[in-house]
Amino acid sequence: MNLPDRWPAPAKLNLFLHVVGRRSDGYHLLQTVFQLLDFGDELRFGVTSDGVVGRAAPVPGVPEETDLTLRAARLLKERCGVRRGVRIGIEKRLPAGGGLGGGSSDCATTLIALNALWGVGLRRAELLRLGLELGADVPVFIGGRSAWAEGVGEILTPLELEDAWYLVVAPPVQVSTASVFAASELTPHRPTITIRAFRTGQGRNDLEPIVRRRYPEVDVALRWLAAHGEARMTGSGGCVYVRVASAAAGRRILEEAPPGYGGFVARGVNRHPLYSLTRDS
Ligand SMILES: C[C@@](CO)(OP(=O)(O)O)[C@H](O)COP(=O)(O)OP(=O)(O)OC[C@H]1O[C@@H](n2ccc(N)nc2=O)[C@H](O)[C@@H]1O
Ligand SMILES: Nc1ncnc2c1ncn2[C@@H]1O[C@H](COP(=O)(O)OP(=O)(O)O)[C@@H](O)[C@H]1O
Repeated sequence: MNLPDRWPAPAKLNLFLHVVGRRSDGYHLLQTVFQLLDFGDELRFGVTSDGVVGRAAPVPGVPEETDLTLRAARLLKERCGVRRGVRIGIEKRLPAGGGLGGGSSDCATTLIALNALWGVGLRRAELLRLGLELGADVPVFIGGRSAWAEGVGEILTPLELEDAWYLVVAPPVQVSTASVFAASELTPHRPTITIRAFRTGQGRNDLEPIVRRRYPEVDVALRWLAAHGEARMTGSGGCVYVRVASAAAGRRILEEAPPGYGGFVARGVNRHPLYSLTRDS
């Protein structure tokens, strides 16, 4: 099998996100659609014989103790009795805590890559279970398909979504997912919808009004993008996006971004670039 030298960790968008209930442990039950993008972080793995799992270099904005790639590598090593070690290098392009799933995607890519590089040989379903222990957003990246999701994001139904370009804007804020879900205004009782209803245009992001009120920078971005289409927030924010006709059209809009606002233009994809590296049986 030909393995890459640089391992992609793509971003996701939540095309809608409904909060439909609450589990006894406090986690909220969701309905959402995960759209994978052809843009994301990039990882490198240097396998060693010293048994140590560590970083190749510091990652700005991600302290070592919280880095999900290290936690993923240690979990795989421990559970599968791997003796070898690894140095992990991350080229971060996705803003941490932006609702683009960057940390979760880095984590999934680490599991997929080390499963191959260490010769562990776990199947997709086994990697999915390990991924879920590390975060609710990890399974979709291991499943490797854009998907309809329920539960806390782990009950996945692959979807073929329309070909589309997205302009993604990152306001200069970092939103805490925990504080958004803890907001007193959040009423987790929305009736569930069907995939067919989503396909006819139903669905919104229930967390968006909460984040807009608390982070004026997100409100500014949504009002600016609304002039160009149906602007929406992804996940618990703070990134927002709008569908655009082409990459060039998206870049033209991004040139008008207020000072301090970043962003990128990406294409929606139905498959993760590493999809074929994990076997189903
Ligand atoms: C909201 C979503 C939608 O895709 O995306 P992001 O904005 O993070 O990308 C995810 O469900 C985020 O999942 P994940 O990224 O694993 O969340 P965590 O950081 O572990 O969650 C931090 C805290 O938020 C609360 N939380 C999170 C997810 C959930 N379904 N219900 C919750 O109540 C919990 O209090 C949890 O301790
Ligand atoms: N490799 C990583 N890259 C980014 N964030 C990470 C990583 N590992 C752990 N994290 C932690 O995960 C949190 C959420 O990051 P991320 O998944 O990028 O955003 P979101 O969950 O909003 O989509 C960050 O605040 C950070 O502390």
